Amino acid sequence: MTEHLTIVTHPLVQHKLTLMRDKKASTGEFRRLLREISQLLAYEITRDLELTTRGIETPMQEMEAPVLKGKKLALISILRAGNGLLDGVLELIPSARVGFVGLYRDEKTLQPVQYYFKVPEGLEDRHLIVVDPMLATGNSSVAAVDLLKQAGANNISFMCLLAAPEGVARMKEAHPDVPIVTASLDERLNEKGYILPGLGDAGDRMFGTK
Ligand SMILES: O=P(O)(O)OC[C@H]1O[C@H](OP(=O)(O)OP(=O)(O)O)[C@H](O)[C@@H]1O
Ligand SMILES: O=c1cc[nH]c(=O)[nH]1
Ligand SMILES: [Mg+2]
Repeated sequence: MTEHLTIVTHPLVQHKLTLMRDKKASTGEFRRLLREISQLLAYEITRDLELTTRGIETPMQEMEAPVLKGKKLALISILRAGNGLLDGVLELIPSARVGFVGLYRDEKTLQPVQYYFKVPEGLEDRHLIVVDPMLATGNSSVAAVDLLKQAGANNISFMCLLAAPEGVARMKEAHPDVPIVTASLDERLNEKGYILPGLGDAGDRMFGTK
């Protein structure tokens, strides 16, 4: 993937995203749609995975058929909302290792507060796909990528549902080597750091906590 930002404009993604943005969507609908979109975003973020071939026999003849090269993948969820993307991607890549970075945004300072960090061993040899539905100021995702790089990672992609221009710029400045895949580049942040038009607080909508 050479582009720093890829917006997945596929009609199914855009339709489902609109249903999610609607404040009338129930917690259950929101969660189901996020899971469905996560698989469509995964299709895009994994398009450069390396292939090799394996000899198999179809009912008709032998062939050398493509299979994933098996370069080690790890999915990293930024808690809590990242888990809404994680499950769907894991269904597509069931053998992936999984790590968690626990961060919440201080409502006043908009700075991330870390409360958890648990990742698979050997990060230096893995391709990491970091998932979090919201890239707002970018403070959380930049902090998560900082922590992962400090732990040895050097091959990281970032998947989100919505990105604000401010967050994309911040990530590009801090981590120009980390490509971003998103369903939408929204307009801007409001004075409280929420994405506009956005969809509100992803974690609260997904888990019904507000
Ligand atoms: O780009 P930023 O300005 O840092 O904002 C984005 C972060 O905010 C949300 O998490 P939140 O702090 O609400 O935690 P939660 O997932 O537990 O709800 C979201 O899931 C991101 O992690
Ligand atoms: O709009 C926003 C910004 C940060 N986190 C969210 O969940 N939503
Ligand atoms: Mg939240």
